[in-house]
This record gives sequence, C-alpha cells and structure tokens, in this order.
Amino acid sequence: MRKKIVAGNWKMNNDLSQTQDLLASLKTQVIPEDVSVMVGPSFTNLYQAFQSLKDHPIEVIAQNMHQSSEGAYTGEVSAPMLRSVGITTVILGHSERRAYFNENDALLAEKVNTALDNDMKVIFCFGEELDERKANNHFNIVKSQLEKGLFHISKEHWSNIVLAYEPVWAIGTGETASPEQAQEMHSFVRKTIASEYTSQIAENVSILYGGSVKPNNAAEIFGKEDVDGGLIGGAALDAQSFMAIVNGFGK
Ligand SMILES: O=C(CO)COP(=O)(O)O
Repeated sequence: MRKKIVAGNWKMNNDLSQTQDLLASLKTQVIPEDVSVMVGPSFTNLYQAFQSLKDHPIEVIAQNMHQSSEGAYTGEVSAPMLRSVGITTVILGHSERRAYFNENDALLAEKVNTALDNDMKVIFCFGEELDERKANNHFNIVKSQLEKGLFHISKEHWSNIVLAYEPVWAIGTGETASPEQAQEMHSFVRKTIASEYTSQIAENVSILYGGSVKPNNAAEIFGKEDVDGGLIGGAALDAQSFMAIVNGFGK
C-alpha cells in the first residue's frame, strides 16, 4: 500500500508569530490515521515549528537545502543543519527554485545525493510549463527531469523518495490540471519508473499532485488511482482549507 501524503508548502509566507498561529490552529485538528500530513515553513521557523509539533503526527519539512553539507556558501542552509533541528524531509526541484534560482537538473541531482547521504527523505518536484504542454511535449519534459535529476539513485534509495508532479501552469494560477490530466501523467511516471527500475518500486512510490489544489477539487484529484496526495501551496496557509483538503482524501 502506498502512503497517502498531503504536504503544505508555505513558500516565503508566515513570519514567526504567523507560523505559531497556523501551527496552533492545525494542532487542534484531528489528523486521519491513514494520511501523512506535512508542513513546510521557512528556514527561520523550522526549529520553532519542529518543537511545537514534536508530539504531534504532522511532520515539519524543509522547502530547500544546499547541495554541499558544509562550507563557504554565504546565506545557504545545509542538510546537517536541517537534521540538527529535527527536519528529515526536504522538498527539492520545486519549479520556483528551477525558474527563479536557476536550479537545473544537474544541480538537483547533486542535492538529491546530499539529502540521501544525510539520511533525509526527498519530495522531488517536476512538471512542464504551459508552452511545453501546448506543444504536446509534457511527457518528454517530465521524463527528462526525472532521468537527469533522479534516476541516478540506487534501488535502495527509493524508499526515501516521494514524487510531486506540479505542472507549472497550474501553480498559483487557480487553474488545476484536470483529474484526468493528473492521472495520465502520474500513470506515465509510474510506468517510466517501472521500466527504469522495477515494477515494485514504481508501485510503492507515492506520487503527489500540486497546483491550485483547493478544498473543492482535492477529493476528485486524489480519487484517481495513481494520485497519492498533494503538495499544497496557497490553500495550506489557512488551517481550515488545508485540513479540508486532508480530510477530503476519500479513498
Ligand atoms: O507550488 C505548489 C506547491 O508546492 C502549489 O501551489 P498552489 O497550491 O498555490 O498552486
């Protein structure tokens, strides 16, 4: 059975007191036993968030990390630093990192290695842009992102990988992929992994969908066979909306 996961990516939102308020609201909610729920605050609030959720089923995750474990990289945060404040899962390859911070496939491959070397789990994001979909090139783009950023890892490491398909045109736009479009891509990704690795690895990896997931569309998207949950941006900033998405997981 694949893990069902709903993760909130808070992006560059919420200062310390807003983080504390949102966590306090989330802590009053009942978390369904069969869903792994995660939240990703900014670096400055990770320590506080981890302490606040220590005895709670919600996991605190990081949004990014540097590819080196230490060194003269002014302004950066390393995997051992994240681990030292209790964080064991990191989002890598988000389209905003790719687009605004020039993170290419080769760099992401390095980051994946560093995370795995530090015993961290990775939520690996990928997805095509609008013109790539319009050109009917979305499967090639996704395959290439996976091959170059992730498919160098060994079979043993797949238990530490979660995938997140986030079509760039659906992020923050209010336009979601249709449940059918999500299913079609997730199924393609699973088949690609099966042919590159094994069908068992492909069956066991959770593939999340991200891009304008809201309480009113989550259940339908998550209801698709190969969609194992979501990576939520805007709607994760509100406790009621986020929990409605978590609870809408009607499988
Ligand atoms: O980028 C996302 C999650 O990582 C999705 O963001 P939105 O849910 O705001 O579209």
